[in-house]
Amino acid sequence: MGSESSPKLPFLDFSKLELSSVGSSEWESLKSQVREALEEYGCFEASYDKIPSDLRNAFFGSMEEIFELPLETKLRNVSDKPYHGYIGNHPSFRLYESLGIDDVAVTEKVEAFANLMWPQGNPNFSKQTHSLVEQLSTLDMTVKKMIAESFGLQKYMDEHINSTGYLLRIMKYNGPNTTDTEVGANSHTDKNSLTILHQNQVEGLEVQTKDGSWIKFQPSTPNSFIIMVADSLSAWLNGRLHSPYHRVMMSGNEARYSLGLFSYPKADYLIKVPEELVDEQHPLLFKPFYHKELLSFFYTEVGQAAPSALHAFCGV
Ligand SMILES: O=C(O)CCC(=O)C(=O)O
Ligand SMILES: [Fe+2]
Repeated sequence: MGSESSPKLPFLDFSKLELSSVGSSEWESLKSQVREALEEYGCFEASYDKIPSDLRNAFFGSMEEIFELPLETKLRNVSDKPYHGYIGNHPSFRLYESLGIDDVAVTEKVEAFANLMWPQGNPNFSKQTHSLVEQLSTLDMTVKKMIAESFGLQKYMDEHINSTGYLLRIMKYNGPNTTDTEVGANSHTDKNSLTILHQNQVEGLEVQTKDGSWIKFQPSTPNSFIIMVADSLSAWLNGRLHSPYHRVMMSGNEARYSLGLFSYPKADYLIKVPEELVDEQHPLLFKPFYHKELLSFFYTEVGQAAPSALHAFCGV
């Protein structure tokens, strides 16, 4: 059972790319790799060296520190949006714990979070988060720009940039401490537009392929990130790219730490399939909708029971 034979997600190297080099041969080559990978898998592994290892290590250190805080402190992380604040002690997912910082590109939001967690705030944590989010949101926009160009939708980029919000979520999955594998996070598709995931050395993320099999994500380098299409982007693209099902399966006794930068269309942005993507071969698949409404629907009983909340909510 050598790992050589296990299927792997496509690996794309963003480290060599000058992210401003739109139109260069490197850009064009990476853009077609992005399109190909996303058409097949809805996601890919990106190596990205703009986040130095000391920043990465410091941030994972802060994450460990946060999860070790008393429960009543972590419970201060509340949000009016579902699944955006503290989650822990979930009856079905005993291994999982997470906290979220919404609007994380706004400095004051990070500071407000730090002030909730630490009595005197934590300028180091705020600085780390700022640098991390700056680099990851650049990566998010770069990939979106490539996708838009590839579908001839450049003219929509400005409105996208102006209407994008970012949620940063930090996650911890305890090892089950048994010989069995246990679900850390159930199979789901993300509801936002594009997700960027990063983890420590403990594996567990699995992505479902079109034929229904599961690929275990094994990072090729310490600076690997998973970039994944989520429902709102898939719908905007009239289903031309899909949002893959993924889950976290845990074994062993080591804790897995991961972080996700979830970009989403802001509350007042109506997601509407561009006319460029609708023709006889590609009939309109989704009615216009707001991301926040999709999110609320997903957490209703009907939304939870639907095989695809996206299709149930706004499928034509
Ligand atoms: O922990 C991970 O790598 C995945 C988390 C995830 O899928 C999510 O939060 O939506
Ligand atoms: Fe997810």
